[in-house]
Amino acid sequence: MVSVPFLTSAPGKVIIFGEHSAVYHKPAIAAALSLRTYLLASRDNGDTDTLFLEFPDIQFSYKWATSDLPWQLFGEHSRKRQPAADEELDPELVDALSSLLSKIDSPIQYSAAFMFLYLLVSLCRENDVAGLTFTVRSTLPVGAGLGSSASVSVCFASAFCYLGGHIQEPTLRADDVTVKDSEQCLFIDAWALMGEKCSHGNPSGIDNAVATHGGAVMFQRMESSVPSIRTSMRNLPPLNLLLTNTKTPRSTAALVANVSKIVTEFPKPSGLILETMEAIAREAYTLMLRPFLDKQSKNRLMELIRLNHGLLVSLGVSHPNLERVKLWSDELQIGQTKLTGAGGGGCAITLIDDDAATPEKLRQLEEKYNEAGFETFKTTLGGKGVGLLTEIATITSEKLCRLHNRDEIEAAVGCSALPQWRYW
Ligand SMILES: Nc1ncnc2c1ncn2[C@@H]1O[C@H](COP(=O)(O)OP(=O)(O)OP(=O)(O)O)[C@@H](O)[C@H]1O
Ligand SMILES: C[C@@](O)(CCO)CC(=O)[O-]
Ligand SMILES: [Mg+2]
Repeated sequence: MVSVPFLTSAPGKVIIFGEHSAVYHKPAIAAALSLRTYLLASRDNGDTDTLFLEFPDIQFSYKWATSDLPWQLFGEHSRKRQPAADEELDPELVDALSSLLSKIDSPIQYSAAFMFLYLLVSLCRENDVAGLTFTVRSTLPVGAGLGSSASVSVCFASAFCYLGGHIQEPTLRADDVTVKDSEQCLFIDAWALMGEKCSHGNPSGIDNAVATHGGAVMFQRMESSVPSIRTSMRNLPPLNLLLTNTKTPRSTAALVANVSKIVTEFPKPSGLILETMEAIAREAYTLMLRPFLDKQSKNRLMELIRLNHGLLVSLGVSHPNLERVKLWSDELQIGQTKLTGAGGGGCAITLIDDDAATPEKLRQLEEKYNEAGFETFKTTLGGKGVGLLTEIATITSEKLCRLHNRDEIEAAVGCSALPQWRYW
């Protein structure tokens, strides 16, 4: 029996090239961020017949009687296996969960609770989780293109794999170097993909892969049940990336569905757009394999950013606020900007041209963004993947819920603040 409390954590990601085309089996490049989600599993309520959820970032608290969950649907065997990449959500389980979710009106809360229940019932037995409280806090903006859904899914999948006895405690510390994926990571990643399927119908798997394994990758989804190709990019050249959140709300599910409509209705032009995106990602990959970029390569990478954004605009996934981010960085000539993640709002990245972007220009740009209500982020790329923190008797759900901002969350439970975190 696993002892509680414990925390799991997984990073968000930034897609540098290839969002949307990744869904259509084209390669994409992404890196883990230092912004992360944390999930606390604790026994903070005396009631052993109830399951409690505390998701304050989305203003959601909920509880279910443990015995109301459809535990009877799965035998021991189905609970132990690793789902294939193309496995659909189990229709019986989806149906059984719908009545437990029927009182939740907000789509944001609904999709988080659906993902939670789907993974919980798939991976745990009633006795593993009766009476537990699950609290989520994130330093990532919710629904802004930085992989918040996947980082939540990986936190759930890892916690439930651990509670259900499918994986052991990890041993790696932050500074340990790994050369090979652990079986445990592959198991978590496969289940986190099922969680992403609860959040949107057709995920490529890139977001959960980065949230599980960390680092930077070239990722390509394969046809049918063949596992995706994930090539890690260990020596990413230092890139001066500015992340800007327009704070315009959007949903990945809706954007992916809109692109799918275009791909179905205009197969020829959209096919050519996706092929061009592939060519861009492949050339960027070759350039980014070098640990340092000379001026010419850096300029080329910036041009590829510009081209990739234009193609995403043509697929209809930009937004006037993302265009404002781009327009203002173009006017000041400080680098090249593209949307990142599903688009439709959320975040953009600007690859800064270090020669052109004087401190004064950067200050002017930040001022414009602030006036528009946009938020800029400083974050590092290529951090650790999914982790576990045990022996945390002083961290309670109530304390975690009371933390006000990113800095407080990082200081209280953060992977960068606490060397005791271990990684799968
Ligand atoms: N801190 C959080 N607490 C609870 N649920 C969250 C949290 N962060 C994200 N979610 C869930 O993930 C959903 C957002 O997922 P969505 O895929 O739309 O955006 P994203 O993952 O941030 O962006 P992208 O998929 O483009 O990278 C929310 O609606 C919510 O259900
Ligand atoms: C838009 C998309 O390509 C990236 C979302 O972060 C969707 C996916 O790959 O699952
Ligand atoms: Mg998402």
